[in-house]
Amino acid sequence: MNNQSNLFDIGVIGLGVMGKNLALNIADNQYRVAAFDLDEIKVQDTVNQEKLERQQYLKQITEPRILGCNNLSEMLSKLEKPRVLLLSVPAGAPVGGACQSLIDAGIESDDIVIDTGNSLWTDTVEREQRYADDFLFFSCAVSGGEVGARFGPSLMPSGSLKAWNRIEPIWQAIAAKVDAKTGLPIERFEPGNPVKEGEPCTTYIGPAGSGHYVKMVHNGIEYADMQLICEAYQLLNQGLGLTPSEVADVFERWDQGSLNSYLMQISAKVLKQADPLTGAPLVEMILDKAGQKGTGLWTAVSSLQIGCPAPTIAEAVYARALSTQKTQRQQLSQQLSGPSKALGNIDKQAFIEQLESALYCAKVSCYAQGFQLMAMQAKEQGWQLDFAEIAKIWRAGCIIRATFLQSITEAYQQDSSLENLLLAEAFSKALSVKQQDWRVAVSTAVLSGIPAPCISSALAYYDSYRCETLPASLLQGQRDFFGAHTFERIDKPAGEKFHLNWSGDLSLIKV
Ligand SMILES: NC(=O)C1=CN([C@@H]2O[C@H](COP(=O)(O)OP(=O)(O)OC[C@H]3O[C@@H](n4cnc5c(N)ncnc54)[C@H](OP(=O)(O)O)[C@@H]3O)[C@@H](O)[C@H]2O)C=CC1
Ligand SMILES: O=C(CO)[C@H](O)[C@H](O)COP(=O)(O)O
Repeated sequence: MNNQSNLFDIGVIGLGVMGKNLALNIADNQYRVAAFDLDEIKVQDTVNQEKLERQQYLKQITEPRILGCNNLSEMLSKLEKPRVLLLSVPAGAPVGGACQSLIDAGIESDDIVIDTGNSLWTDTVEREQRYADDFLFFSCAVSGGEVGARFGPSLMPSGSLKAWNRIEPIWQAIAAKVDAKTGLPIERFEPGNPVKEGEPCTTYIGPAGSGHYVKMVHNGIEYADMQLICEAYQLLNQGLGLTPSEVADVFERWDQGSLNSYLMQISAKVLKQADPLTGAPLVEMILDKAGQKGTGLWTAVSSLQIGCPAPTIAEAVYARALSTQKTQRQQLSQQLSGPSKALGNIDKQAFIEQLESALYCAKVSCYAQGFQLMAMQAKEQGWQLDFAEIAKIWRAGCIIRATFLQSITEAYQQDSSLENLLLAEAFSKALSVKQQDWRVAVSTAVLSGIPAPCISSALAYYDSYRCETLPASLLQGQRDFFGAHTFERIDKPAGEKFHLNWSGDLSLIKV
């Protein structure tokens, strides 16, 4: 890398929101980039942007750092061998399409192709095998959106260690950075002047598919975290009658404390924004139908398949789905009865503080769900995931970045085999102090008719884990009654199965 020849260090394929910005980030870190997109306007746009930034910020550099290519054969001819190619195309069929085009263009078996999109992790496992004779298929999930890609994303690489050893220096250079002492992001959004100091937010995650799985769960947590903030907004707005701008003020205050996060900050910015067309708060003009591209759904599906409770993540996916049924909601809002939604004569300041505690507790609960899910899948797949390292690389660059992740890092550094974050003393103590406020927030939402599916499902998760005895004993009785499905007894060794002769003499049979 950083070669002395006229050849380029890395090829970037797909120059949309992420690819263009990753290419500019790589160029800022002194690697020379060959760039290609099916859309030649995007190639030209990337080349022009590099030129503009170079002329504005890096006057001493005269040679273009990004070369626009007309096709993949041209790109391959311009790259140092063995070649490194970064794919930033939409997940699904386009990844396979780009890989096949690279084979057709003459890619060689020791070249490396890195899928940086939000691919389904099982597709990644399958692709590594499928292309084994054609090239080294590697994957690196990326989080951080447009700005992260440009100035430092969180990177979750997985697959062949040979490929990782080759690309690691580039990845460390382009990743977001964290101050090792404080755990806080070191941010600078200046073209030509990337952050070089601090700990890079990238670590080798494990075998093929593991990085995409970890990114998928990151997105599941992202869905839940976003929905929690939205529920707090509805409670403050419809419940307490605060304007969007007043809610933004509350969020800005919360951002100074344990709820500090990028999502809290951008939510305050969205709520403060006026609509350029009408002057009304923009949030009141945006249609309340949420989109989704699939990663939250995959997380919920995976949790169901593996039997790991992640109800708050699943509720966040359902909340988006329900939001899209606007016509039904309009009809039922006239038809179904319930309270008025206004919280009436309550101590507003006290409620805001209770809600802050509730949000903190619900957030711990949904991170506990996400980390437990990764742990269960890792066990199933034989991956050795390092959860302290995973929490570390989420402290900056990614969408769920928050100071809170420093506490998660410390919890896993103290006990790397922690089965559930709720067991970590720092969190269990904080939850014990705040849980009563959480209950007030949930019951207030329920009694006022304001839906808070994630805040309340997170509490049910917490309370379920607090229950030494659950009514699953009755459930086992029901199953045995109608289907002779058998049950274990509390006074007999695990694994011994019994059936009661419900339709006959009610005798107990050891099966
Ligand atoms: N946007 C975001 O915030 C984030 C996105 N991601 C993931 O990163 C990936 C890229 O996302 P994003 O940049 O937003 O997507 P975009 O749609 O903005 O860009 C993808 C680009 O790839 C091009 N493309 C598609 N197929 C090929 C091909 N065979 N050869 C060359 N170019 C091709 C598309 O061209 P055309 O439009 O002409 O088809 C398009 O310009 C996705 O998997 C996404 O889920 C990950 C993290 C954050
Ligand atoms: O991966 C991301 C951030 O981490 C993307 O922003 C993701 O595409 C957002 O997902 P959705 O469109 O489903 O909200």
